[in-house]
Amino acid sequence: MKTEKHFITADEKTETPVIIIDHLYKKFGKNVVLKDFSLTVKKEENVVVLGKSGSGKSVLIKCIIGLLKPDSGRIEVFGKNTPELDHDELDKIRAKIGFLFQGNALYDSMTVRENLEFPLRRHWIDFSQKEVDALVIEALENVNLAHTVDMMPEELSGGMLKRVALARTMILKPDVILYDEPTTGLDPVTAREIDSLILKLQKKYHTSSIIITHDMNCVKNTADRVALLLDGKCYAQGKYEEFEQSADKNIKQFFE
Ligand SMILES: Nc1ncnc2c1ncn2[C@@H]1O[C@H](COP(=O)(O)OP(=O)(O)OP(=O)(O)O)[C@@H](O)[C@H]1O
Repeated sequence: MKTEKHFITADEKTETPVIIIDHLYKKFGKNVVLKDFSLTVKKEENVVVLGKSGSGKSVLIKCIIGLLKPDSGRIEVFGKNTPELDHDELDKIRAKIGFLFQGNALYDSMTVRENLEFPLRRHWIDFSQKEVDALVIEALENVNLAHTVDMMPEELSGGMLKRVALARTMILKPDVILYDEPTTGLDPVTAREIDSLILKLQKKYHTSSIIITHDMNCVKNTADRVALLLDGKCYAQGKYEEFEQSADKNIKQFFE
């Protein structure tokens, strides 16, 4: 396992980084949430960010997609420092980043089809109706829910809603997906289905992901690498097995 003291090994440097978070600081008043946080996510890699409630995981994600401006530090996504980008440039980057919200963020008054069409229209990409229809069906087939295309969200179970939300996240075939607690509130069987979908989509579309979760089964199933956010820093990072076997008390508490 690596600590922040020896972050990037020679071996890692040879692989393409998609996201580089470098010495990031973010505070709200006197509350310093991110304090010299650094993390790199490589192509086709799933990195799980573990951290206690209130440790700053959501703040980190919001900084990555430009919803919050860090006080200092760099966040390079596809080679661009996102905190420095103007609105239009940020919008272009965001079109390549999918975000799966914890609460799914589907529109209750829209059908599944309309919910899935939404990102296609929002990012001002000129698709014909035929292309839109094909993308909607492809996205739903990826999550085995093509039959729900004309249903309303209220007709779907919690697990189905999560899968529809994932289909919507994937519809623009993003290079990066940020998952905020993807399995929280789901029963164990449905949660494991979501884990499998995360892996399936990673392989099919070669996506890189940051996954925020407290669900250690989700960590075990999806993480290529785990990073622990503690006291505003990347306290430790390594393979799931290294975390599981660690004697460090700050790490052990996630397995109790
Ligand atoms: N917009 C904001 N203004 C002021 N403080 C904020 C804001 N957003 C987050 N914070 C503070 O930043 C800290 C980290 O919050 P954050 O939501 O990132 O935690 P988290 O690790 O995602 O927690 P959880 O696992 O409970 O979702 C908290 O102390 C929170 O109060």
